[in-house]
Amino acid sequence: MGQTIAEKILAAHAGKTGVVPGEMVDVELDLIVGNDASTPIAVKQIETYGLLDKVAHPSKIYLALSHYSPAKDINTASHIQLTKRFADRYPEVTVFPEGYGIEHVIIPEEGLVGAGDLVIGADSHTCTYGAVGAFATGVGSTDMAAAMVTGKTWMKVPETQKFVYTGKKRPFFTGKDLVLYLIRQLGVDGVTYQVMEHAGEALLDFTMEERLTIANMAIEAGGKTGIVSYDEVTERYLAGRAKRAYRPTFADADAMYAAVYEWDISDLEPQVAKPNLPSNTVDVSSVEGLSMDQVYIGSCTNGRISDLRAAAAIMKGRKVNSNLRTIVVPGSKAVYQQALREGLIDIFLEAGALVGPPSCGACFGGSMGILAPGDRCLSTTNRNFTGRMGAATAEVYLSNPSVAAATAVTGKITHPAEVAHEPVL
Ligand SMILES: CC(C)[C@H](C(=O)O)[C@@H](O)C(=O)O
Ligand code: SF4
Repeated sequence: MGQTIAEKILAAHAGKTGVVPGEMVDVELDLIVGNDASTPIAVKQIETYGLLDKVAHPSKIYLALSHYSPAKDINTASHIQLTKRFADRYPEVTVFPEGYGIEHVIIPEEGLVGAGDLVIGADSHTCTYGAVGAFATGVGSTDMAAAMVTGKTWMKVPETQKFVYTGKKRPFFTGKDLVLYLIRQLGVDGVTYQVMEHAGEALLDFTMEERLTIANMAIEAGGKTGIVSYDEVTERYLAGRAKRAYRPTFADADAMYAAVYEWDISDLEPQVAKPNLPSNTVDVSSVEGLSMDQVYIGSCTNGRISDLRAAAAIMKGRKVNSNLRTIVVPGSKAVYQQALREGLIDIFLEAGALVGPPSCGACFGGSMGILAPGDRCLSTTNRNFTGRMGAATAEVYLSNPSVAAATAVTGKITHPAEVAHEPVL
């Protein structure tokens, strides 16, 4: 029987020729990822079992100090301290220090993950690496602890749903809009414990950075992971960047899927998710004119250089509306430096935006950009759950960076075409 991409990757890491959905497998891991929010819990678990000196493959472990960075209080500072103290025991563990950025931006950017890899991370957006053809999934801190000690994990082989895209995207329709549209159709539980396999010729128009955004939000539909089929865009991205050998993995023509959908994207406009779920998504035109108190541009969803370019193209030569605050946070130090070289940071500062250090920033209220009761924020992040960015009565809307920048300029949700100097995407 034919195999999906996910099944082939799991089989290869279980030392088998094939696996079937529902089967339990023990798998060897290529990378184990953690951050300053999740690693302390894993470390405490390892300590409880007296295994602090028994970490199996420290060179496979990558820890980012991104969520609480810089720390906002004693509790978050202690999380960072504990993560660092653990890493100090193992020089082979890679630590991305405070200010270096978010793991899901850094790891692909530095070529640390490639096609065919199997990755777990104690962070739900570990699925981001599916964009380069890896099977990558978020786990709890306890699973991370066990994997750190054994180098392995176990998993029930998930079913796969396939999404085939056709048509040509319109200006300002990005990977973010595609995935928001998908979640709008499927609901937040539409692919629970299943893999999203993305394919189709329309995807050739989506850059790797857009694909990282698409894969990043698989979890927002309940997905175990989201994998983009390997093609020339993947090849161009990985060639010359990958730090380890990678294994392009393709679905068989007779692979079995739980469902196959075909979506024509030609007529779709930018999407906005209204509070308090990513599935509460509508066309931008139906929420235009709604006033905001904050615009946030950043995160592992849309904090990459192309996102900052898209925002800067709209904010260039303009001022942000004085009724709101606009916060821009590059997803990594490399993104920050590139944005500086291209003059983007100057554009944001001249416009009156606040530029923060590479980190998760305001995304989940871990260090800054906290919302007051009743505040409304348009954010380029991936979740708009109740209370995520601050007060439980605050409202978070999700969009792509062009919509966010247009909104920053006018103070109200705005279609970027209305204020654009020229289309950028
Ligand atoms: C705190 C962390 C473990 C969490 C996650 O698992 O995703 C965070 O990154 C988020 O986006 O909510
Ligand atoms: S940027 Fe947001 S979604 Fe991404 S890892 Fe950080 S907190 Fe989670």
